Amino acid sequence: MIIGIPKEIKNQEYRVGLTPAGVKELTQRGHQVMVQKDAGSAIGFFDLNYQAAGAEIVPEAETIFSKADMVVKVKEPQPEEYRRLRPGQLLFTYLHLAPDPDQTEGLIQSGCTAIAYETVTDEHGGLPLLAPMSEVAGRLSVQAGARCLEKSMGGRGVLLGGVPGVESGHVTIIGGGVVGENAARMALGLGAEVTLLDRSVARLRELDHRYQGRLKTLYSTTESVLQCIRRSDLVIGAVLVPGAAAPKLISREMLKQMIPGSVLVDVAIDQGGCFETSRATTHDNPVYIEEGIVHYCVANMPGAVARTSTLALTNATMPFVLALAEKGWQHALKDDKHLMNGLNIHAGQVTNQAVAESLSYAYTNPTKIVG
Ligand SMILES: NC(=O)C1=CN([C@@H]2O[C@H](COP(=O)(O)OP(=O)(O)OC[C@H]3O[C@@H](n4cnc5c(N)ncnc54)[C@H](O)[C@@H]3O)[C@@H](O)[C@H]2O)C=CC1
Ligand SMILES: CC(=O)C(=O)O
Ligand SMILES: [Mg+2]
Repeated sequence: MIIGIPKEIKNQEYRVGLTPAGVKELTQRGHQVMVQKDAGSAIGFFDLNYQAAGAEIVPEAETIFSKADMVVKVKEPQPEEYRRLRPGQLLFTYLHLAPDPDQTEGLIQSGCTAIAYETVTDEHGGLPLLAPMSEVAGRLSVQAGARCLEKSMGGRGVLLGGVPGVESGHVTIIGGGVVGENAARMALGLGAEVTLLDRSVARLRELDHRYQGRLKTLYSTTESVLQCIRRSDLVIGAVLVPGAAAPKLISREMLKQMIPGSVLVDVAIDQGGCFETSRATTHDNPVYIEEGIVHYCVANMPGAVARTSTLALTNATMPFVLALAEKGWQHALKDDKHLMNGLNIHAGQVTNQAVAESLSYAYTNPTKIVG
């Protein structure tokens, strides 16, 4: 199989779909790998490292999209990328289609087969290809939020850890999955007062046990969210309903009751955001202010620490890349129902139920395609 790795083109996105070590795994098995020039050089994976692993370096993305049987990326394809995809070609990357009708229509029109990292599942009910980036984004969310609380960023000038004789900052985390727990670890480590809300009592029980009373847990309702955000310096949005657009948990009216200069970090922005006033921002211009509240809504947060993120992401994706290359996508999906859950689009059909429902497309069950 010919596997193509284009250079990412989203704003400030320095991650890359495969490391040189990953390329070697493929070339050793007889596959051909094409890597776009400088795809990984910003994070120390140089063209000569890819060449030493057996890859061919090509100057133009166009060549990769026209020749590769499988394109492996990190971020969802941008318009100039999805216009280049074609029937019979496999795309393996993050897609986040539910809040993105243009990209969804672009992929449908392309006729390609698209497997989304974020909807691949595992036997424990987790999302193994989202988890590593959620770990990164959860940890970063506290760093980003702490910075936004500084006066120069529009924040109210609060140090999350406080100092002796001065109260610590209050942090509220909505959603206690991978992002939420990693955010909680960092915020507790800084010495903040941390409250975490979730709708799953089982999950709250697990976190309560793990953090031995250091983390306050609350069942998430509109009322409990409101009580918490009224006294918070930093609120982190970390909810997920897999595949679907994020539920809006803080309305503009609720926002008006927050302390001016406090901060919202909406990590769930890649699924449309969980605050009514959220809109996606970039690493170049990450912050804006609405109703006196600083909003940080970067949709590709892990891109900020692209070397760590690439290593973590490819550790998780590599077994699936190998299965797809070795067996072909149809057999690989037939053999692994969790990988089958990743199939979002095939030959113009929407094969993920939550995406189809969110965007009002007919849903085709992937088992009908794979058999
Ligand atoms: N902006 C970025 O760069 C990144 C964003 N993300 C996003 O972060 C979000 C969270 O991801 P994970 O933590 O991996 O998901 P997860 O599935 O591990 O956790 C989500 C949690 O949200 C809870 N939840 C769902 N509805 C809720 C509600 N109404 N109130 C309170 N809790 C609710 C669930 O019970 C679950 O515990 C996703 O949208 C993901 O795509 C992840 C990585 C990077
Ligand atoms: C999960 C995701 O969207 C990211 O890592 O950029
Ligand atoms: Mg998008």
